[in-house]
Amino acid sequence: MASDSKTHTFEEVAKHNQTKDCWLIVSGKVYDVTSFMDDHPGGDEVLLSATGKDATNDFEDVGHSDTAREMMEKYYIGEIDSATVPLKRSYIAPQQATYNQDKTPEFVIKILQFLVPLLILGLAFAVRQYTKKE
Ligand code: HEM
Repeated sequence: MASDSKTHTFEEVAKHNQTKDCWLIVSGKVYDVTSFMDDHPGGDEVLLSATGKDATNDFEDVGHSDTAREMMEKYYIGEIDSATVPLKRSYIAPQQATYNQDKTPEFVIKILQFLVPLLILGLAFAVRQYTKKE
């Protein structure tokens, strides 16, 4: 395991995403946790799922103990070049749809679909009343 404080690019770190070759980015630091995969109390799957991204939130969300934080030093292999880390995608709300003139016919059709049966019913009723008198 390399122990020199090297600066790694995100692309380079992201390549190490296997059980037998696993690197993590936590708080701007890069860790080679390959030798820790079998011993990690949270399992190797979670460590694998934390590769290829900034795993800081994942790591902090678990609420790791001070012991865990001390253990990390053992796996430290360098810093991450923060400029190479892709920005998190943030949700951008779609623009409120403005009133669309093209939708007017649709609205008219809906009204007609409701009114036409009523008109037929009214007509039938009127005819019936008329024929009754005769
Ligand atoms: C070098 C990095 C890491 C080290 C040295 C480490 C170490 C540890 C240790 C010692 C524990 C036992 C509980 C404690 O003392 O806090 C633990 C638990 C755990 N870790 Fe990590 N961990 C690392 C990274 C991660 C990452 C990136 C995740 C991603 C989510 C993770 C998820 C978990 C989970 C889910 C548990 C189990 C918590 C529980 O069941 O109570 N760990 N880890």
